[in-house]
Amino acid sequence: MTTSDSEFNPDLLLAHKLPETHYTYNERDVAIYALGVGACNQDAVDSDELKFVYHENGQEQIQVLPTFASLLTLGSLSNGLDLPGFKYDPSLLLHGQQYIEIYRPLPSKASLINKVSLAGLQDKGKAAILEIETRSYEQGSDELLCMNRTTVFLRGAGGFSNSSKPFSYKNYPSNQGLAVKIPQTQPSAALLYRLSGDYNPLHSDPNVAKLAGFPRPILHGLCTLGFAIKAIIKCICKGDPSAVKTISGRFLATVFPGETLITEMWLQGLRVIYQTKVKERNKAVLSGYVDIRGLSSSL
Ligand SMILES: CCCCCCCCCCCCC/C=C/C(=O)SCCNC(=O)CCNC(=O)[C@H](O)C(C)(C)COP(=O)(O)OP(=O)(O)OC[C@H]1O[C@@H](n2cnc3c(N)ncnc32)[C@H](O)[C@@H]1OP(=O)(O)O
Repeated sequence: MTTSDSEFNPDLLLAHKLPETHYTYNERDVAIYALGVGACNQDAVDSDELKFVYHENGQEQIQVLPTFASLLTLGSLSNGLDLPGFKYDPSLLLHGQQYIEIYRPLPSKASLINKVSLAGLQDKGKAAILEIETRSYEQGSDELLCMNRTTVFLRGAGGFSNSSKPFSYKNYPSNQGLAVKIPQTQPSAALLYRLSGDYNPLHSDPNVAKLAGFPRPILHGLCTLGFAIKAIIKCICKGDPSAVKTISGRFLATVFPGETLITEMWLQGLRVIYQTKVKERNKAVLSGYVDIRGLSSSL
Protein backbone atom coordinates (compact mmCIF):
# COMPACT_ATOMS: atom_id res chain seq x y z
CA MET A 1 0.00 0.00 0.00
CA THR A 2 1.31 3.48 -0.78
CA THR A 3 0.59 6.27 1.62
CA SER A 4 0.70 9.98 0.87
CA ASP A 5 1.99 12.58 3.35
CA SER A 6 -1.56 13.78 3.95
CA GLU A 7 -2.66 10.44 5.46
CA PHE A 8 -1.98 9.11 8.94
CA ASN A 9 1.26 7.17 8.58
CA PRO A 10 2.82 6.07 11.90
CA ASP A 11 6.14 5.01 10.33
CA LEU A 12 6.61 8.36 8.63
CA LEU A 13 5.61 10.20 11.81
CA LEU A 14 7.97 8.27 14.10
CA ALA A 15 10.88 8.65 11.67
CA HIS A 16 10.46 12.43 11.70
CA LYS A 17 13.18 14.41 13.56
CA LEU A 18 11.86 17.43 15.42
CA PRO A 19 14.01 20.58 15.41
CA GLU A 20 15.57 22.07 18.56
CA THR A 21 13.63 25.01 19.96
CA HIS A 22 14.49 27.93 22.25
CA TYR A 23 12.70 29.36 25.27
CA THR A 24 13.74 32.45 27.21
CA TYR A 25 12.03 33.65 30.38
CA ASN A 26 12.55 36.15 33.18
CA GLU A 27 11.26 36.86 36.70
CA ARG A 28 8.17 38.63 35.38
CA ASP A 29 7.16 35.44 33.51
CA VAL A 30 7.77 33.41 36.66
CA ALA A 31 5.56 35.70 38.78
CA ILE A 32 2.75 35.87 36.16
CA TYR A 33 2.77 32.07 36.00
CA ALA A 34 2.55 31.75 39.81
CA LEU A 35 -0.39 34.19 39.92
CA GLY A 36 -2.00 32.20 37.07
CA VAL A 37 -1.99 29.02 39.16
CA GLY A 38 -3.42 30.85 42.15
CA ALA A 39 -0.39 31.91 44.23
CA CYS A 40 -1.53 34.42 46.90
CA ASN A 41 -5.07 34.03 45.50
CA GLN A 42 -6.54 33.60 49.00
CA ASP A 43 -4.07 35.77 50.93
CA ALA A 44 -1.85 38.46 49.38
CA VAL A 45 0.77 38.02 52.12
CA ASP A 46 0.65 34.21 52.27
CA SER A 47 3.98 33.29 53.89
CA ASP A 48 4.30 30.08 51.80
CA GLU A 49 3.52 31.73 48.46
CA LEU A 50 4.75 35.33 48.42
CA LYS A 51 8.25 34.11 47.48
CA PHE A 52 6.84 32.88 44.13
CA VAL A 53 5.67 36.37 43.09
CA TYR A 54 7.89 38.84 45.00
CA HIS A 55 11.40 39.25 46.43
CA GLU A 56 10.12 38.47 49.91
CA ASN A 57 12.40 39.54 52.80
CA GLY A 58 14.94 40.85 50.30
CA GLN A 59 15.47 37.39 48.70
CA GLU A 60 17.71 37.81 45.66
CA GLN A 61 15.56 35.86 43.25
CA ILE A 62 11.90 35.03 42.96
CA GLN A 63 11.50 31.29 43.59
CA VAL A 64 10.16 29.20 40.73
CA LEU A 65 7.30 26.72 41.09
CA PRO A 66 8.39 23.34 39.68
CA THR A 67 5.35 23.20 37.38
CA PHE A 68 6.72 26.31 35.60
CA ALA A 69 8.83 23.66 33.81
CA SER A 70 5.72 22.66 31.85
CA LEU A 71 5.76 26.05 30.07
CA LEU A 72 9.09 25.24 28.48
CA THR A 73 7.26 22.82 26.17
CA LEU A 74 5.38 25.75 24.62
CA GLY A 75 8.56 26.54 22.71
CA SER A 76 8.23 23.06 21.18
CA LEU A 77 5.05 24.12 19.45
CA SER A 78 6.90 26.25 16.89
CA ASN A 79 5.19 24.40 14.02
CA GLY A 80 2.16 23.35 16.02
CA LEU A 81 1.52 19.69 15.46
CA ASP A 82 1.98 19.96 11.71
CA LEU A 83 3.97 16.76 11.36
CA PRO A 84 4.47 14.44 8.35
CA GLY A 85 2.23 11.38 8.32
CA PHE A 86 -0.03 12.91 10.95
CA LYS A 87 -3.67 13.85 10.38
CA TYR A 88 -6.02 15.21 13.06
CA ASP A 89 -8.59 17.91 13.73
CA PRO A 90 -6.92 20.61 15.91
CA SER A 91 -10.27 21.66 17.38
CA LEU A 92 -10.65 18.18 18.93
CA LEU A 93 -7.21 18.10 20.59
CA LEU A 94 -7.12 17.78 24.40
CA HIS A 95 -4.20 17.70 26.76
CA GLY A 96 -4.20 14.15 28.18
CA GLN A 97 -1.25 13.84 30.56
CA GLN A 98 1.89 15.63 31.74
CA TYR A 99 5.02 14.07 33.20
CA ILE A 100 7.86 16.27 34.48
CA GLU A 101 11.30 15.42 35.89
CA ILE A 102 13.26 18.26 37.50
CA TYR A 103 16.98 17.70 37.94
CA ARG A 104 17.76 20.97 39.74
CA PRO A 105 15.70 23.98 40.88
CA LEU A 106 14.71 26.16 37.94
CA PRO A 107 16.55 29.51 37.80
CA SER A 108 14.37 32.64 37.98
CA LYS A 109 15.52 33.66 34.48
CA ALA A 110 17.15 31.64 31.72
CA SER A 111 17.63 31.01 28.02
CA LEU A 112 16.98 27.38 27.23
CA ILE A 113 17.48 24.98 24.38
CA ASN A 114 14.84 22.26 24.02
CA LYS A 115 15.60 18.93 22.38
CA VAL A 116 12.25 17.58 21.22
CA SER A 117 11.33 14.03 20.21
CA LEU A 118 8.30 11.81 19.75
CA ALA A 119 8.09 9.48 22.74
CA GLY A 120 4.87 7.62 21.98
CA LEU A 121 2.00 7.02 19.60
CA GLN A 122 -1.05 4.90 20.29
CA ASP A 123 -4.20 4.08 18.37
CA LYS A 124 -7.16 3.96 20.80
CA GLY A 125 -9.79 3.52 18.08
CA LYS A 126 -11.86 6.60 18.83
CA ALA A 127 -8.70 8.64 19.49
CA ALA A 128 -4.97 8.78 18.82
CA ILE A 129 -2.52 9.52 21.61
CA LEU A 130 0.71 11.33 20.80
CA GLU A 131 3.51 11.88 23.31
CA ILE A 132 6.14 14.55 22.91
CA GLU A 133 9.29 14.62 25.02
CA THR A 134 11.13 17.90 25.62
CA ARG A 135 14.57 17.91 27.27
CA SER A 136 15.62 21.41 28.36
CA TYR A 137 19.20 22.66 28.77
CA GLU A 138 20.45 26.11 29.73
CA GLN A 139 22.12 27.70 26.70
CA GLY A 140 25.86 26.90 26.75
CA SER A 141 25.45 24.05 29.25
CA ASP A 142 25.37 20.27 28.74
CA GLU A 143 23.57 19.78 32.04
CA LEU A 144 19.94 18.71 31.70
CA LEU A 145 17.63 21.02 33.68
CA CYS A 146 14.31 19.24 33.28
CA MET A 147 12.32 16.90 31.07
CA ASN A 148 8.65 17.14 30.09
CA ARG A 149 6.57 14.45 28.47
CA THR A 150 3.33 15.90 27.09
CA THR A 151 0.53 13.56 26.06
CA VAL A 152 -2.07 14.88 23.65
CA PHE A 153 -5.39 13.09 23.24
CA LEU A 154 -6.63 13.55 19.67
CA ARG A 155 -10.34 12.81 19.56
CA GLY A 156 -11.45 11.36 16.22
CA ALA A 157 -7.89 10.61 15.00
CA GLY A 158 -7.77 6.92 15.99
CA GLY A 159 -8.47 3.90 13.81
CA PHE A 160 -5.37 4.37 11.64
CA SER A 161 -4.09 0.85 12.33
CA ASN A 162 -5.42 -2.71 12.36
CA SER A 163 -8.25 -2.80 14.94
CA SER A 164 -7.39 -6.40 15.98
CA LYS A 165 -3.84 -5.24 16.83
CA PRO A 166 -3.91 -1.46 17.36
CA PHE A 167 -0.66 0.43 16.89
CA SER A 168 1.15 1.11 20.17
CA TYR A 169 4.63 2.65 20.54
CA LYS A 170 6.39 4.05 23.63
CA ASN A 171 10.11 4.68 24.11
CA TYR A 172 10.05 4.96 27.92
CA PRO A 173 9.30 2.64 30.87
CA SER A 174 5.59 2.13 31.62
CA ASN A 175 6.00 2.92 35.35
CA GLN A 176 6.23 6.63 34.48
CA GLY A 177 2.55 7.12 34.04
CA LEU A 178 0.44 8.09 35.95
CA ALA A 179 -7.67 16.77 52.08
CA VAL A 180 -6.50 20.08 52.05
CA LYS A 181 -7.41 23.75 51.89
CA ILE A 182 -9.70 24.45 48.95
CA PRO A 183 -8.09 26.45 46.14
CA GLN A 184 -10.88 28.07 44.13
CA THR A 185 -10.14 29.18 40.60
CA GLN A 186 -11.37 32.63 39.54
CA PRO A 187 -13.85 32.96 36.63
CA SER A 188 -10.99 34.79 34.86
CA ALA A 189 -8.46 32.01 35.65
CA ALA A 190 -7.91 30.89 32.03
CA LEU A 191 -7.64 34.51 30.83
CA LEU A 192 -4.83 35.13 33.31
CA TYR A 193 -3.12 31.76 32.79
CA ARG A 194 -2.97 32.24 28.98
CA LEU A 195 -0.61 35.18 29.55
CA SER A 196 1.99 32.55 30.46
CA GLY A 197 2.10 31.64 26.76
CA ASP A 198 -0.64 29.11 25.88
CA TYR A 199 -2.94 31.22 23.71
CA ASN A 200 -5.11 28.33 22.43
CA PRO A 201 -8.56 30.00 21.94
CA LEU A 202 -10.22 26.88 23.39
CA HIS A 203 -9.55 28.56 26.75
CA SER A 204 -10.84 32.05 25.92
CA ASP A 205 -13.20 32.03 22.92
CA PRO A 206 -16.80 30.79 23.47
CA ASN A 207 -17.27 29.96 19.76
CA VAL A 208 -14.08 27.89 19.55
CA ALA A 209 -15.09 26.06 22.75
CA LYS A 210 -18.51 25.22 21.24
CA LEU A 211 -16.86 23.84 18.07
CA ALA A 212 -14.75 21.57 20.29
CA GLY A 213 -17.90 20.29 22.03
CA PHE A 214 -17.87 22.35 25.26
CA PRO A 215 -20.54 24.76 26.56
CA ARG A 216 -17.91 27.43 27.33
CA PRO A 217 -14.10 27.85 27.39
CA ILE A 218 -12.30 25.29 29.52
CA LEU A 219 -9.33 25.71 31.84
CA HIS A 220 -5.82 24.81 30.63
CA GLY A 221 -4.84 21.37 31.96
CA LEU A 222 -1.47 22.75 33.01
CA CYS A 223 -3.23 25.43 35.07
CA THR A 224 -5.13 22.75 37.02
CA LEU A 225 -1.83 20.87 37.42
CA GLY A 226 -0.19 24.04 38.77
CA PHE A 227 -2.95 24.47 41.39
CA ALA A 228 -2.64 20.85 42.49
CA ILE A 229 1.15 20.75 42.79
CA LYS A 230 1.20 24.10 44.60
CA ALA A 231 -1.18 22.57 47.19
CA ILE A 232 1.22 19.61 47.61
CA ILE A 233 4.23 21.96 48.03
CA LYS A 234 2.32 23.83 50.73
CA CYS A 235 0.90 20.85 52.61
CA ILE A 236 3.65 18.23 52.28
CA CYS A 237 6.84 20.09 51.35
CA LYS A 238 6.36 22.91 53.88
CA GLY A 239 6.45 25.47 51.08
CA ASP A 240 9.81 24.31 49.66
CA PRO A 241 9.48 24.00 45.83
CA SER A 242 12.94 22.42 45.49
CA ALA A 243 11.67 19.30 47.29
CA VAL A 244 9.81 18.27 44.12
CA LYS A 245 11.65 15.80 41.88
CA THR A 246 9.05 14.30 39.53
CA ILE A 247 5.47 15.23 38.66
CA SER A 248 3.00 13.01 36.86
CA GLY A 249 -0.62 13.86 36.08
CA ARG A 250 -3.48 12.63 33.90
CA PHE A 251 -6.32 14.99 32.99
CA LEU A 252 -9.48 12.97 33.65
CA ALA A 253 -12.17 15.53 32.88
CA THR A 254 -12.47 19.16 31.89
CA VAL A 255 -12.49 22.03 34.38
CA PHE A 256 -14.38 25.29 33.83
CA PRO A 257 -12.79 28.52 35.11
CA GLY A 258 -14.37 29.55 38.43
CA GLU A 259 -14.88 25.99 39.68
CA THR A 260 -13.45 24.98 43.05
CA LEU A 261 -10.55 22.53 43.01
CA ILE A 262 -9.99 20.21 45.96
CA THR A 263 -6.73 18.26 46.00
CA GLU A 264 -6.54 15.16 48.18
CA MET A 265 -3.11 13.66 48.80
CA TRP A 266 -1.64 10.57 50.38
CA LEU A 267 2.00 10.18 51.34
CA GLN A 268 3.53 6.77 50.57
CA GLY A 269 7.23 6.89 51.44
CA LEU A 270 8.64 9.64 49.24
CA ARG A 271 5.75 9.49 46.78
CA VAL A 272 2.66 11.71 47.12
CA ILE A 273 -0.38 10.24 45.38
CA TYR A 274 -2.93 12.95 44.63
CA GLN A 275 -6.35 13.46 43.14
CA THR A 276 -7.97 16.79 42.27
CA LYS A 277 -11.75 17.12 42.17
CA VAL A 278 -14.15 19.85 41.15
CA LYS A 279 -16.15 20.44 44.32
CA GLU A 280 -19.35 21.72 42.63
CA ARG A 281 -19.70 18.56 40.49
CA ASN A 282 -17.88 16.15 42.84
CA LYS A 283 -15.90 15.05 39.79
CA ALA A 284 -12.28 13.87 39.68
CA VAL A 285 -10.49 15.97 37.05
CA LEU A 286 -6.80 15.15 37.63
CA SER A 287 -4.84 12.38 39.30
CA GLY A 288 -1.20 11.44 39.54
CA TYR A 289 1.84 11.42 41.77
CA VAL A 290 4.73 13.61 42.89
CA ASP A 291 8.08 12.17 43.95
CA ILE A 292 9.87 14.28 46.53
CA ARG A 293 13.54 14.40 47.50
CA GLY A 294 12.92 14.13 51.24
CA LEU A 295 10.84 15.46 54.07
CA SER A 296 11.91 18.21 56.41
CA SER A 297 12.39 16.85 59.97
CA SER A 298 9.95 19.43 61.32
CA LEU A 299 7.01 17.85 59.51
C1 LIG B 1 6.53 20.23 16.98
C2 LIG B 1 6.42 19.50 18.26
C3 LIG B 1 5.20 19.85 19.04
C4 LIG B 1 5.40 19.64 20.55
C5 LIG B 1 4.22 20.08 21.35
C6 LIG B 1 4.48 20.00 22.84
C7 LIG B 1 3.53 20.81 23.64
C8 LIG B 1 2.10 20.34 23.51
C9 LIG B 1 1.21 21.11 24.39
C10 LIG B 1 -0.13 20.49 24.36
C11 LIG B 1 -1.15 21.42 24.86
C12 LIG B 1 -2.43 21.15 24.15
C13 LIG B 1 -3.36 22.30 24.30
C14 LIG B 1 -3.95 22.27 25.65
C15 LIG B 1 -5.22 21.90 25.83
C16 LIG B 1 -5.76 21.75 27.17
O1 LIG B 1 -5.25 22.16 28.19
S1 LIG B 1 -7.24 20.90 27.20
C17 LIG B 1 -7.68 20.92 28.92
C18 LIG B 1 -7.05 19.82 29.72
N1 LIG B 1 -7.47 18.52 29.32
C19 LIG B 1 -8.70 18.06 29.56
O2 LIG B 1 -9.58 18.75 30.07
C20 LIG B 1 -8.98 16.62 29.21
C21 LIG B 1 -9.80 15.96 30.30
N2 LIG B 1 -10.02 14.55 29.99
C22 LIG B 1 -11.06 14.11 29.25
O3 LIG B 1 -11.90 14.88 28.81
C23 LIG B 1 -11.12 12.63 28.99
O4 LIG B 1 -10.35 11.94 29.93
C24 LIG B 1 -10.63 12.22 27.55
C25 LIG B 1 -9.20 12.68 27.30
C26 LIG B 1 -11.58 12.84 26.49
C27 LIG B 1 -10.69 10.70 27.43
O5 LIG B 1 -11.94 10.27 27.83
P1 LIG B 1 -12.66 9.07 27.06
O6 LIG B 1 -12.81 9.40 25.63
O7 LIG B 1 -13.90 8.75 27.82
O8 LIG B 1 -11.58 7.95 27.15
P2 LIG B 1 -11.70 6.49 27.78
O9 LIG B 1 -12.76 5.74 27.05
O10 LIG B 1 -11.80 6.60 29.27
O11 LIG B 1 -10.27 5.87 27.44
C28 LIG B 1 -9.91 5.55 26.09
C29 LIG B 1 -8.43 5.18 26.09
O12 LIG B 1 -7.65 6.37 26.27
C30 LIG B 1 -6.88 6.31 27.48
N3 LIG B 1 -7.03 7.62 28.13
C31 LIG B 1 -8.12 8.10 28.70
N4 LIG B 1 -7.91 9.34 29.17
C32 LIG B 1 -6.61 9.63 28.89
C33 LIG B 1 -5.79 10.76 29.16
N5 LIG B 1 -6.26 11.83 29.81
N6 LIG B 1 -4.52 10.72 28.74
C34 LIG B 1 -4.01 9.64 28.11
N7 LIG B 1 -4.75 8.52 27.84
C35 LIG B 1 -6.04 8.53 28.23
C36 LIG B 1 -7.51 5.22 28.33
O13 LIG B 1 -6.57 4.63 29.18
C37 LIG B 1 -8.04 4.28 27.27
O14 LIG B 1 -6.99 3.45 26.82
P3 LIG B 1 -7.11 1.86 27.00
O15 LIG B 1 -7.25 1.65 28.48
O16 LIG B 1 -5.85 1.29 26.41
O17 LIG B 1 -8.34 1.48 26.24
